[in-house]
Amino acid sequence: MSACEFESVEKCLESHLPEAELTEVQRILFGKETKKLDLPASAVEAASERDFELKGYRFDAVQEQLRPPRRIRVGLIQHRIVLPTDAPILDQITAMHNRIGELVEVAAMCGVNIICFQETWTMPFAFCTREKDPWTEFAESAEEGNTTRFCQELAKKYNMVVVSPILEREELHSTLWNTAVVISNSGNVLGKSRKNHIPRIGDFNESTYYMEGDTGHTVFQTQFGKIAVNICYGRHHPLNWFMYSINGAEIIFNPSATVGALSEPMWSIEARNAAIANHCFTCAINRVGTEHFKSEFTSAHHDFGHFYGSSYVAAPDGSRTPGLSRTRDGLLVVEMDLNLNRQISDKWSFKMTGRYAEYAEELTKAVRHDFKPKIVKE
Ligand SMILES: NC(=O)NCCC(=O)O
Repeated sequence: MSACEFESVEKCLESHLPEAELTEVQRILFGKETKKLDLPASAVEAASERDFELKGYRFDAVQEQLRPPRRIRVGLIQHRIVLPTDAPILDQITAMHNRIGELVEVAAMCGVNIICFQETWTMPFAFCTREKDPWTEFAESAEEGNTTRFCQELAKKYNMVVVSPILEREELHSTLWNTAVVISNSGNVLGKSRKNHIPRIGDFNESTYYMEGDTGHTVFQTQFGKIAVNICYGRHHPLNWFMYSINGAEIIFNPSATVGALSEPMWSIEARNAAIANHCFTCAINRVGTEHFKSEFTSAHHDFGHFYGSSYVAAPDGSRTPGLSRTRDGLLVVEMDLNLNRQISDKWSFKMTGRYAEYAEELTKAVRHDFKPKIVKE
């Protein structure tokens, strides 16, 4: 990774703006201020020793008369690969498990209830190469694989729901998928959500490796709230977020792998807009660093460019946390009162005022080959 990568917009604003102007700029850019969360000193110390960024924020809701608050904590983890991409596969996976183990332990110290890792977190993002060998060897069973077993142990030990996005191998049908495994805090596999939109852009040659998901827009009822997983490229599709919301998602995670030159101006907008439009919380997670590959890709590169991290959480009222850095491993701990979803829904009523039957009728016509756009001409 380049030593001079820009660290973050937030840091830059803090360093260069006078205090009064900074407050105003932050209000306009990020919405209602998210309060800093007091995290235990032991956690702060452990994060510093283990060389990762630790940040904590809180979204409050109004105290209601009839419902108690529903405060929970989510943890988002972003990280670089630990070993070079040509190290033995098992060593790479084991090193990544160890690294995540260190971060999850700190998340537990911070009282995190639901944790989500980045897209295909056990491996380099090797889909740029178009080589099958050795990358498909990273694929594992969602139910029985070593990574799921590892996450089950974490879930039980820390009483935490774990969302673990991996490259899935389904032996029965000889199929690979890009899948988020959802593990309950009991340690049981609650289910899985497969990436349902595959990118066809730049070096994101993912259709070479796995199929478009077949799990629809599943929502998982956990002890801490109803969650869903919209993997990476799915965040560009407003209807994808919407369908998870229609099925009742209160928090939608978006584990991603994306690079600066391609998507960075869109990053801070898409998940945030989804939180606003769907009266829910959204959690955008991106990996960090530059990953080098031995063989040149068809685009004549040996790396993808810089994965810019910047993981953040957005709330239904349009506010958002600052992001983690663009360059470092990090854990973002966010406390949220899920009552905010209904409070904002009652205030703005986007979901109530949507004309779904009308859209459905028009869409049904629009997807037909004999569709004629409804345009009035003079
Ligand atoms: N992993 C992935 O789907 N990346 C595609 C690029 C993007 O959506 O920014």
